[in-house]
Amino acid sequence: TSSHDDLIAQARALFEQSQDAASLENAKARFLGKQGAITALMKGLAQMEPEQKKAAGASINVLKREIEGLLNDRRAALAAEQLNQRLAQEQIDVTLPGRGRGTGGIHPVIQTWQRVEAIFRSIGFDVADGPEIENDWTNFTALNNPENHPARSMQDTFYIDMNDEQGLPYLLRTHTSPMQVRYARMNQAPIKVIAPGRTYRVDSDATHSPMFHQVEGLWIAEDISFADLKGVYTNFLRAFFESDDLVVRFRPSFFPFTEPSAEIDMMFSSGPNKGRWLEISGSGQVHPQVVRNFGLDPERYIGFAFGSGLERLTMLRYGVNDLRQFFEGDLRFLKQFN
Ligand SMILES: Cc1ccc(OCc2nc(C(=O)N[C@H]3CCS(=O)(=O)C3)cs2)cc1
Repeated sequence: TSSHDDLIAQARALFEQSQDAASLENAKARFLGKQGAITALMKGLAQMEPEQKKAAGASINVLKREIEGLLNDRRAALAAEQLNQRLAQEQIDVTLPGRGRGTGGIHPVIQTWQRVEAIFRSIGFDVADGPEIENDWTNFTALNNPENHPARSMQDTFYIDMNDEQGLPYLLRTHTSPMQVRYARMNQAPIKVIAPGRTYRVDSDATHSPMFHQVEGLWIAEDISFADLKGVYTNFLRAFFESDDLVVRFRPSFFPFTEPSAEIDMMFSSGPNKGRWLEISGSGQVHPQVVRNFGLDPERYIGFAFGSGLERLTMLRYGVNDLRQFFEGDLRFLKQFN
């Protein structure tokens, strides 16, 4: 009937306007609630004749089901709309680049250590290791340092408050030589070894750190000459600095563990240090007393040794001018090397 059609149209309009479940419930009550339109029509049945009542009741039920159908359609539509909104909000764009954690890197001084090892291994040198806490004999006496040598003083050496079996205090090794002493005493000649590692000295300023790294080399056999030292070391520097036009000079010097001794300077013919002699290492023929301390006969065995600072090599290679930057852990500095 037309009034039924009006009610359907009103219900459709009101359900369409309901933007959420709460307002749809209010609209539902207007038609299907206790005070709603359908209930009112049902009450009207009481005044009717039995035949009229039967027909009217049936069409009211059809009307009720149609309105319930409209209500369920709107509920489904609102639910779908809500789901679509949630999907849009929670959508993950899998094509976005991942939020990486970043990668770690190797410290520049350790990179130098690795490069130096690779270069010397490639010409047949072994690599020694050994304790950082050493005894007085291995760190000083075995290397021909006289008992009263200034390097032994507390001004230069970190001593540990513990003594060895001779009652001598332990110390933090002041160079990597003790590793070579241990290696030479445990292996047969020829001795062809480098000893890279941490070393400790009581010193701290823009060019000195209490802990720093050294690499020392030692080649002892029956006929190793000073010329061999020049050849090996010059080629090492050319490989390390990846430059064939650097020149090297050996300047007479003195160390208790080598005789004759020489400082090694090098000069680049290009770059920021162009034309300047840079002191890079110390070296010399191993002192006969030191060879004897290995348990070898110095009349039969002879060879050379050298020592370099790994921070120094790194600073020259990368143009770093303050040693302390290697120890501060500032990622802005460190990530330049990876
Ligand atoms: C058994 C043994 C015998 C001899 C040895 O001679 C190693 C040597 N080192 C130097 C030297 O001048 N080293 C310094 C250079 C810069 S640094 O890093 O401060 C240490 C000269 S000869 C080593 C081991």
